[in-house]
Amino acid sequence: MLRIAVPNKGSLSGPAAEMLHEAGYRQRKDAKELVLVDPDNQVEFFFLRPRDIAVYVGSGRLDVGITGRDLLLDSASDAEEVLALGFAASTFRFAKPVGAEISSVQDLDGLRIATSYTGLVEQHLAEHGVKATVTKLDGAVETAVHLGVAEVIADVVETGTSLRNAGLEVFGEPILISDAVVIRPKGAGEDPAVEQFLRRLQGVLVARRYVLMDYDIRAEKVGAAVALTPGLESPTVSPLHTEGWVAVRSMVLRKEAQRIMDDLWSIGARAILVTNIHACRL
Ligand SMILES: Nc1ncnc2c1ncn2[C@@H]1O[C@H](COP(=O)(O)OP(=O)(O)OP(=O)(O)O)[C@@H](O)[C@H]1O
Ligand SMILES: O=P(O)(O)OC[C@H]1O[C@H](OP(=O)(O)OP(=O)(O)O)[C@H](O)[C@@H]1O
Ligand SMILES: [Mg+2]
Repeated sequence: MLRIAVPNKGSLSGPAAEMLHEAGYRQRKDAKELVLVDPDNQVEFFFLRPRDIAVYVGSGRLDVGITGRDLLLDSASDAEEVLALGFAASTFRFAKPVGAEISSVQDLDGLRIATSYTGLVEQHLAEHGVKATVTKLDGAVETAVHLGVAEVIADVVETGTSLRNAGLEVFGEPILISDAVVIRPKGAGEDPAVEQFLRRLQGVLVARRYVLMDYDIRAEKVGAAVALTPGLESPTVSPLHTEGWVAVRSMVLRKEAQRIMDDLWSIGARAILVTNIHACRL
């Protein structure tokens, strides 16, 4: 049975559960459940703290896990990213009091930095040859500057609201751009059960990104129309009962669907329909 680590709390847990559900897996009914067996799909889910997931997977005790790229790299465990999942997106950045004269990592020499991600920060400082004091805090690190524990912080930034509310602003380049990822033990060999799990998640990613577009168009315009909707490989073109017209079916990016419909309409396409893809394997 495939053993999968899933975040039990925090920003990753809700979207991870939703994605697994869309991929056809059983999900827990009670947020206090720590282990869940899904016999139909031959998998066992372990609900763990997001920060611990890379440790379990890196040790090889669990086959795969869902965590954040930042948490994976911070842990320095023997696990590696195999698939990005496109949710829980964030950046990991330095921040200073608004207006303070610190503008790059080089300016951090001799300063104190508060963070929950000491691994990421120490590695970044080492890469830039900067010597600073890194203090580990569990959370609410924005307050550390106000209370005089540190001159700057390094933290997850999503909307930037927490920083603004604390009178802080980012500086320098992002230390890391992160999103939710699937991880495996480093160097783990081929495993058909893992491949199937990844294919299911990839199916969800595609179903979220793309829609199916159908439309009718006069045959002489079909070249121009399929140039607008080339699909992933090639669109399906079928004859209509009315002579001189064809029906076209193609996958298009969801975020481009409205623009493509406008463009198709203007070259004469009619009966343009967009449908969600419920599931797929490409
Ligand atoms: N607004 C956000 N705040 C914190 N983490 C976020 C945010 N958006 C995305 N993430 C990602 O979620 C992961 C952190 O999840 P984690 O559960 O450890 O913290 P959390 O969501 O802040 O929960 P809590 O602090 O309440 O335990 C990281 O990969 C981080 O990049
Ligand atoms: O840019 P934003 O949208 O404001 O999101 C980022 C903030 O959210 C998280 O804090 P959280 O609320 O999880 O509290 P914590 O620091 O105690 O973990 C994170 O640590 C940042 O503080
Ligand atoms: Mg948090």
